Amino acid sequence: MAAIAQSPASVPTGYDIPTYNQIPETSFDLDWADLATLDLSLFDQPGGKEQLAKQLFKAIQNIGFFYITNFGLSQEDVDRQFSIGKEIFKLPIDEKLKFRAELEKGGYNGYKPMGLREIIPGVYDNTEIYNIPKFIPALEIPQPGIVNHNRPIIEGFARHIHDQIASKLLTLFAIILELPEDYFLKVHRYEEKSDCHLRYMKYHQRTDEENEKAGGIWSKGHTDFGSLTLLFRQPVAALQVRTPEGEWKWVKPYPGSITVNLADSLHFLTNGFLKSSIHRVVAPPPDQRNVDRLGVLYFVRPEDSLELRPVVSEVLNRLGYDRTTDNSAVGITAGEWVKARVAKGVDRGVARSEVGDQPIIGGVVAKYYD
Ligand SMILES: O=C(O)CCC(=O)C(=O)O
Ligand SMILES: [Fe+2]
Repeated sequence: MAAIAQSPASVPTGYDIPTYNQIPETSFDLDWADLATLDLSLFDQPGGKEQLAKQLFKAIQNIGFFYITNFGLSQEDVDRQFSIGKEIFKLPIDEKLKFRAELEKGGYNGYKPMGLREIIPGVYDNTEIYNIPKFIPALEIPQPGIVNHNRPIIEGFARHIHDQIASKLLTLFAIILELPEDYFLKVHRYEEKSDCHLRYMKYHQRTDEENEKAGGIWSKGHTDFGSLTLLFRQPVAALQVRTPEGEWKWVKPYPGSITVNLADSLHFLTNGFLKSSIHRVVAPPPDQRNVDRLGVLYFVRPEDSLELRPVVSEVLNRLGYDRTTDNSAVGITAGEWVKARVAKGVDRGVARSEVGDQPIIGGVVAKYYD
């Protein structure tokens, strides 16, 4: 009987997810960043966590970016998310605007139309964003039909990222700092309110004239706000990371990988030992300029109520990261930090075109670079 009740006629149509085809990688030999790759399948093997923690410790001395592989999602799982993102952005603008994020109030879940951020005076961004918060009652928001219809797939994907990927990485950071293994997990619980979110992004292709006018910049140099950012692999080269020497290096989109970067909260919690690296998005190489660049990202952030006070760790003491700097976030919570950064409108919100130090909250600044 159940089969009859679920006859095809009762299944809403129009929200099928088409197969997603990734374009070829660039044939240009760009100045790629040299980043480590962590094989997450080692995590559950005997001694694997410790081995990964050692590798990660070495990798992050220089730059807060690395790759992970074997993270428990198939290419099909990932491509399905790219396809959902593509379908969301295909909706008519009036439909998308019904779900517009309250950026001006420091909110960002929902839709961000393109053209709100001024990149240089007179040139606005080419990026549409759709952010989905954690699937917990306190954070339910109205969503377009395509999202509601595919909710089990989207929620399953987001929860896998939290439970099977972010949790492992947060455990490795605790091991590195010689803290109890669940130290960071206790302040990144899925069921608690936090600003973690899944993001679909579409950078609209630009003409050569437009690129020239914006100095090739699609998204200015910035740091991310939370703990970790996960960038699912897509083929269009455009992301660059700033080295400690101040050079911009391209981040290569390796098949089967996720690019991970550390963000502000971990930086604050460790007095800058875990580095929230500056990165930006620029015009792709010439053989990838004629496509829109779709992104699927996951932002991991601490629970809203966590004060961003540095942890007490022998490792930080030994390495000289035991002194809280002037620009620390003592007294500021993770939730306040994100809201302040979004509302100041200097990054993903309604941004202005300043570079350099931008005061955010409680005397703490965020740095912006061209
Ligand atoms: O699109 C990318 O590769 C990076 C995006 C990014 O930096 C961000 O959304 O914070
Ligand atoms: Fe970013």
